[in-house]
Amino acid sequence: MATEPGADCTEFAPAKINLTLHVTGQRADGYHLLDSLVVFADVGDQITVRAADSLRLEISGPQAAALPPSDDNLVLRAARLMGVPAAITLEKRLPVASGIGGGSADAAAALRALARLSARPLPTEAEVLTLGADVPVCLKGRPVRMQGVGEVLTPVPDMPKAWLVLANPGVAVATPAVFRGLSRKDNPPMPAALPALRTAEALAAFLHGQRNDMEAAALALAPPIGTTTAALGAQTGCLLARMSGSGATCFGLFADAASAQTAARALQSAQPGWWVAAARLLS
Ligand SMILES: C[C@](O)(CO)[C@H](O)COP(=O)(O)OP(=O)(O)OC[C@H]1O[C@@H](n2ccc(N)nc2=O)[C@H](O)[C@@H]1O
Ligand SMILES: Nc1ncnc2c1ncn2[C@@H]1O[C@H](COP(=O)(O)OP(=O)(O)OP(=O)(O)O)[C@@H](O)[C@H]1O
Repeated sequence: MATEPGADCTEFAPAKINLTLHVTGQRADGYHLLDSLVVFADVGDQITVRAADSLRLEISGPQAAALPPSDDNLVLRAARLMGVPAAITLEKRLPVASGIGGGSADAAAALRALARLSARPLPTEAEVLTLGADVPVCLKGRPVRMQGVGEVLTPVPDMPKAWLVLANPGVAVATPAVFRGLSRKDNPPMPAALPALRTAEALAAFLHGQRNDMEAAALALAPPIGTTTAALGAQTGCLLARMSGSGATCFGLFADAASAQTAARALQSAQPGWWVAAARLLS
């Protein structure tokens, strides 16, 4: 049943983190084949939709200035795919073009909210993929092994309790430029079967043997990424520091909330210009 007339539907758009990102090949159309362990954090944007005669988008929140409302905003593209006119509010908290899927997470949250508002089904997987390679995984919103160009999704149900510190040094990185800068596109995938990852320490041990194959190319375009991973890795309790997606946001993995929060505070006071957030990994 559709939501009552006049009622708002709100959906959280969690940050997407690529704990690993292996680039294993390239298709004839130029898109890259990936093998990535993707998780979500309890920090993110928020989408609110309300029935209206025409489609409109208002953007507020601490990162709104970086995203002027334009017709090709992924939220509007998602709404056009659903075919539901609505007044949409995007509370933008995640830095834009930063490797944590903000736009993709917003698109997925908009699809969920508009499906609830209108009681219409979600678009097909193939249609969702037209919004962006990261939108299908963001629609899942739970730990997933992502393969293909982003459309082959296998749930990873046994993720441990863990916390993340996300840090962005304030440089926007364009995903296509990083793909273009890759020195190799035929890197090995993750093991066919992932090991049991019952604790944050076991997860870190596994991750240490894996990679983000986009990190070197992103670092060449945005050298502050190196400062960011080094600063995260130097924090007490940080089990692993790595870049997410095509950058420039990096994450530190922590076994408990207190160490993650202490690390985030220390990092933010050392680097007041950075965007820093402590977050729980959503399992
Ligand atoms: C790097 C990742 O963030 C990892 O999760 C994603 O693969 C990127 O996902 P996304 O930002 O939703 O990507 P899209 O908006 O579909 O594509 C942006 C650009 O990235 C390149 N691209 C993207 C995904 C992919 N598997 N191979 C690619 O080569 C393409 O040049 C494309 O023009
Ligand atoms: N709602 C949105 N939020 C953020 N960016 C958007 C949005 N809609 C469109 N964009 C555009 O998409 C581009 C990528 O932004 P986004 O924040 O999704 O990047 P990202 O975090 O690097 O994504 P990914 O990790 O999926 O590669 C930006 O250049 C921005 O102009």
